[in-house]
Amino acid sequence: MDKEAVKKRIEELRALLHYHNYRYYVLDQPEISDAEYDRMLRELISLEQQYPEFITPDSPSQRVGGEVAKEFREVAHLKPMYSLDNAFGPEDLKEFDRRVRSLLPGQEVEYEVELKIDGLAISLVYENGVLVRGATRGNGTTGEDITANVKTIKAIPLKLRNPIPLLEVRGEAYMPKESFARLNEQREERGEPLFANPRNAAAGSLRQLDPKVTAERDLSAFMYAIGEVQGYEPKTQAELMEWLSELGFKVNPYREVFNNIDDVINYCQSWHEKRFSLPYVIDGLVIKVNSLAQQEALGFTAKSPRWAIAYKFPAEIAETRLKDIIVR
Ligand SMILES: NC(=O)c1c(N)nc(OC2CCCC2)nc1O[C@@H]1CCC[C@@H]1O
Repeated sequence: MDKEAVKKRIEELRALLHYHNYRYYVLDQPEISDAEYDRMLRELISLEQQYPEFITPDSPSQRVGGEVAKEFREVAHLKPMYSLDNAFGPEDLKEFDRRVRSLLPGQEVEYEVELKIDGLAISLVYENGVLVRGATRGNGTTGEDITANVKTIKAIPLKLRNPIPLLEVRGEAYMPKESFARLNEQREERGEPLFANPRNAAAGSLRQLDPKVTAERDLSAFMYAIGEVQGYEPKTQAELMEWLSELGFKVNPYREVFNNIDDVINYCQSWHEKRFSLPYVIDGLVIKVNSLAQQEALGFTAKSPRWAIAYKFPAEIAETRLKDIIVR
């Protein structure tokens, strides 16, 4: 092939690999076999090795970086990443609703409710649709630069399906329950210390100085908020989630909009048992005022938004304690 033809083939392979990565890791609906995907990736890597001048940072071949970092650089978030106040039961949710409505007198209020993924909060920055930076939440103002590690997470697009000038998107990196069980089995066989839970395993896997180790840990990520953005003005949280999904991000499918807190409470309580059948761990649900204009009006306290709250499940009564109580 002449140089032009190679350039064309490389671009064709990149588009195909981005698309099939999206189908498999974001939509969970693969269209081709792993073998076919790997064949295309091997062809791309060999063409890029022959013509390194054609390599771009968003090429699928660039997911697993080469060098091992010495330490993590500290980076400043373009906008602060807040934590959430907690609600431990229906009464707390009713109190939250009263407070929100008292601050929005005479206004209709809708709540958008999402599952609360129990992982590690991350921030991703895309410039002209290309992933340029990944960071941990850290203290909310600055985090650790883990760009090389987030690039190994296949659910995280290296390139958006339609580019916009600037986007800082936030989400939760997590380790599926299956991957967690397999990882601990491996560590047990090697006599290594086990991870206590998938959240610790995800955090430990992302804060690795060697991206090759992160790449083996089968991490995924659900995105759920934006920080800085240029080129898009969503009206509601529900619309924002749809838009993130169209851009190519993995967005959790279990989300509902309600116009009263009693329906929110019923929905939260319906997940007490259902959550155990999910392939990932959730530690509650997140309730957000749906209108972004109302979120703006409500603002933030020093550490968390007035327009969102986390509903936490009641602590699980361990089987033994329950039996013990009954026996007594
Ligand atoms: N863990 C989650 O699934 C989750 C979510 N679904 N939605 C949000 O919304 C943010 C937006 C503004 C404040 C909270 N945050 C989440 O987790 C964060 C990470 C750090 C504090 C919260 O747990």
